[in-house]
Formats: sequence, C-alpha cells, structure tokens
Amino acid sequence: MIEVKGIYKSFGEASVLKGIDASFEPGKTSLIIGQSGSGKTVFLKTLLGLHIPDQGTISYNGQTTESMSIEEKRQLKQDLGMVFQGSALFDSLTVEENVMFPLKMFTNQSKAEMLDRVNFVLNRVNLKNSNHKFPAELSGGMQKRVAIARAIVTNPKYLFCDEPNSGLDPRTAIVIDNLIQEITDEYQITTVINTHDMNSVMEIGEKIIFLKDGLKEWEGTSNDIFKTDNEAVVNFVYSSNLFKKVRKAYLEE
Ligand SMILES: Nc1ncnc2c1ncn2[C@@H]1O[C@H](COP(=O)(O)OP(=O)(O)OP(=O)(O)O)[C@@H](O)[C@H]1O
Repeated sequence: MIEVKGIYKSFGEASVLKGIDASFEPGKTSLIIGQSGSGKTVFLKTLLGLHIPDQGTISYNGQTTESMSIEEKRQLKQDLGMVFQGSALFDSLTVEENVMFPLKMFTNQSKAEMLDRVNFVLNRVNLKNSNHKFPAELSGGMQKRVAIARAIVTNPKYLFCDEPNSGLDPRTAIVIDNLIQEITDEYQITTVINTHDMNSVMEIGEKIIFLKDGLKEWEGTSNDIFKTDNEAVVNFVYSSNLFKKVRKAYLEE
C-alpha cells in the first residue's frame, strides 16, 4: 500500500505538483492519466524516490520515507520495480544479463540462484529460449516482456510503469497490459502505470487518477469514466470519435 498526502513539487518557479493526495493498493493496477505536462512523470518519479517532494509525505506499507532507517531505505529500493518508457534495456547485455542486473545489485545470491530466478521470471512473461539474445534482436513487445521480467526479478512489492505501451501495436499493447495486470494480481503488487493509452484505461483501469495542472482532478474506475460528467475528463478521454461512440453506446445500454 502506498499513501500520498499533500505532495508538492516545484522546479525553480515552476510549480508542477500542487498538493496531491492518493492511495494505491496491493493487487490493484492503478493508472495515472492526464494531458502532456500535467505532472504524471514527475509524480511517478516522486513515488519512486527520484524526486524529493517539497512538501507532503509518501508512506509505503504505513511507513514514511523520512522515518525509515538506512537499512529500511535499502530494502525499499529492492521493493521498487520500474518499467521505463521505451524499455530502457542495456543494449550490450543479453536478455539474461539484463534481467539478472538487479539481483547482482541488490542481493548476494549465487550465480545458480540468480539464474534460477531469471529463468523463472522469463518463463512467467512467456519469454523462453531468449536468454542469450541481445535487445536489438527482439521485437518491441518482447523487449517490454524483458523489461517487465527485470522489474519483477527482485520480487518487488511496488511496480511503476511509465507508458508501458508506447510504440506497440494495439494487440501487443493489450497483451502487455494484461500481463502487468495478471502479475499484479498474482503477486499482490501495488502497481502504478502512467499511460496515454485509452485502451488501457478501458481494459485494466481498476483505479484511474486524472491529473490536471499538477492536481488530482478526478478519480474512479474504468466503469465510472463512462458515466462521469467531469468536463475535463470527458474532453480528455473522449477526444476521439471512436471513444465518443463507445461512451454513447455504454450510456444507452
Ligand atoms: N527536472 C525537471 N526540471 C524542470 N522542470 C521539469 C523537470 N521535470 C519536469 N519538469 C516540468 O514539469 C512539468 C510536468 O512534466 P511531466 O514530465 O511530469 O509531464 P507529463 O504529464 O508526464 O507529460 P507527458 O505526458 O508529455 O510525458 C512540465 O512542464 C516539465 O517541463
């Protein structure tokens, strides 16, 4: 469980996060949506500890980062998994070496133990027989699977994904979304995803937070989003004709 209370973040004169409260539960896939520049990436990076908030608190399983000892902070780092935009794999490392990287950084496991775990997660994301391939030899969807395997290899409690579908065709995007949702449920991970993908909003939006100008403008589920009359959400989500028709059909049902 992650609880965010009154988060503010500015860069110089630019105030980006302006007092956000939110909570994210284990086993649930939560999506952050909003226009370009609304603060989604800054918010995700703040949850990850890459930005320090100017004000406000973030607690992980009831403990704020300020109250953690050095050892607890080290453990928290191991509990955070991240799928970066564009996968961010190391090009000169094989699939196996990419996925093993966090284990080498955070654990004292033997080579055999690490290899067992790497093979387990690669199997879990349906990537067999690719251990010795390099990222350039894989499709975009396969690279995302490697990025997901790397993010979950340390068995994290929290998983953050920045635009996990960017650059994928719609069908592969849904497969990747479903994989993230299955893993979230299976291992009871607290998952937060930044997305622009309206298919994801409709398919896996167990909880959706809509950011506008650094504030939480709206929160709900994918069902609520069909019914909402919040003008900013409607204008954002239903800007395409396809989604306007989907909403009309839903409301007429
Ligand atoms: N390190 C930084 N220094 C200064 N300004 C920053 C920094 N990071 C982000 N910003 C500013 O914060 C604002 C929000 O940026 P952010 O990347 O969070 O938006 P976003 O909602 O993720 O947009 P997009 O959907 O385009 O990725 C932008 O105006 C950006 O210029």
